[in-house]
Amino acid sequence: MKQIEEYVRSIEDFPEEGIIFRDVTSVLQDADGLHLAIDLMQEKLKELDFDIVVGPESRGFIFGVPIAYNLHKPFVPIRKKGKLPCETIGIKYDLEYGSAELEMHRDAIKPGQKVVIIDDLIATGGTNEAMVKLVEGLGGVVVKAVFLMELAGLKGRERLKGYDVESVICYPGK
Ligand SMILES: O=P(O)(O)OC[C@H]1O[C@H](OP(=O)(O)OP(=O)(O)O)[C@H](O)[C@@H]1O
Ligand SMILES: Nc1ncnc2[nH]cnc12
Repeated sequence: MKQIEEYVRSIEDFPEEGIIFRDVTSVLQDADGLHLAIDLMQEKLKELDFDIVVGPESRGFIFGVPIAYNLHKPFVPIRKKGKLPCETIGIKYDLEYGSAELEMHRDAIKPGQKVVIIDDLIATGGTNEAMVKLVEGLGGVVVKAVFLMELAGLKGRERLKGYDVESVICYPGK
């Protein structure tokens, strides 16, 4: 059986020079890789008491939904600006390359609900920090964030001090 790290393909200088792109499609397109990724992420939630899984468009959906389904929890999508049809709250944030704006439906989380954030990767931590602000803006409590991959050299964790953050694969660089 292969290790999860072996399923990730790394592409240099994509989408910009100097970026090493950790490609999740190579994990997804292998049935064993897909199983292993979801099982290992889900393991990080063992015995955790929580109400909702939240994940960002688009790669966060890929892992968030099966984990929510397996654990019989609801899934709340955080989408890029302009995609959600009902009343939203939004936030602008910076990425490893570029900037973006995320939105969430206002009625998606009730005050006091315990939220787990799921995404494929934490780089600068900008996306995750933005998600935490959206969840907390609705009165939710972020009890954990789980990532398949972490680019530790970009110090995303430092933006999430005081939160429980875990990753399955940790790359020491960026
Ligand atoms: O820690 P950060 O520096 O914020 O970067 C991590 C985020 O960047 C990627 O998403 P991206 O915004 O590229 O969108 P995508 O999932 O639609 O490709 C990735 O899936 C994370 O959500
Ligand atoms: N280096 C990287 N590889 C894959 N996805 C990313 N999202 C932000 N930085 C990334």
